[in-house]
Amino acid sequence: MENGARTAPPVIVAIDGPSGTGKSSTSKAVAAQLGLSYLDTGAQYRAITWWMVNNGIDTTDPSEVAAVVGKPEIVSGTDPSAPTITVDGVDVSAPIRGQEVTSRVSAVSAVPEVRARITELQRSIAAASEHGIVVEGRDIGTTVLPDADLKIFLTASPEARAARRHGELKGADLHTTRESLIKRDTADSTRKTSPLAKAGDAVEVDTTNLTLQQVIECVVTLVEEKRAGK
Ligand SMILES: Nc1ncnc2c1ncn2[C@@H]1O[C@H](COP(=O)(O)OP(=O)(O)OP(=O)(O)O)[C@@H](O)[C@H]1O
Ligand SMILES: Nc1ccn([C@H]2C[C@H](O)[C@@H](COP(=O)(O)O)O2)c(=O)n1
Repeated sequence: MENGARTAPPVIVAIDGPSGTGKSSTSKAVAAQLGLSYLDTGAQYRAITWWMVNNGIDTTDPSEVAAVVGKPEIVSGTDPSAPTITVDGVDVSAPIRGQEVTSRVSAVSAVPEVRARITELQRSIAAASEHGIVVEGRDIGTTVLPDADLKIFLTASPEARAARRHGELKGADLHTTRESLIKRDTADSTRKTSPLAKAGDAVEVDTTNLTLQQVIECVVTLVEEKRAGK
């Protein structure tokens, strides 16, 4: 598979969808299987939010956030088997998953100056990928990479998504998990600048009743069909 990927032309795959639909798990596995790079754009928004929190920025004040947007240096490693994220050289892969960042990331990522900076970073990473890349997020197919070769929009019922997250967050209450997931999706899909949305030319995959392996196989097939010109 690796060798096949090396001779194939680079392919850009955009995978969007709400929280807990399986974007990260699917994107990493598809990229690894096809010898492509992988970019978790949510991690970048989480990283800039982590920096704001650590530096005492009022994340509810868009002008305060906008004023410092250029300060942190965010670096994403794109190996799907070991993706990394650093801020000013510090590995933040663990703290960006914490409750504090999760509860503030929608507000920070809604600030237009934040989106402009992170979008530019994402485009430069995609352009530098030698063999192609799977980029996952909320606005990849609509805004970041509108010319992507393949666009996928993953969905799943709120119940399925809450159950998946609940399985990860030991001790969390299922109802609270479901409510916070819906709250974040609502904020992400109603913001003014590049909201979470399905691109008109995206293929929608409802993962509610699919195993992760089935979703991965479905997306790999779609990429291979695209490469074969079908
Ligand atoms: N089809 C599936 N069936 C069952 N569990 C799944 C499926 N897809 C993903 N999962 C599990 O659901 C959880 C969330 O998946 P993942 O982190 O990939 O979602 P996501 O869309 O990237 O979420 P977020 O946007 O919040 O980062 C993980 O524990 C993952 O293993
Ligand atoms: N392209 C993107 C990716 C992510 N975000 C914002 C919205 C999410 O709530 C947050 C965290 O993403 P996750 O780690 O849960 O995938 O980041 C965005 O606005 N655009």
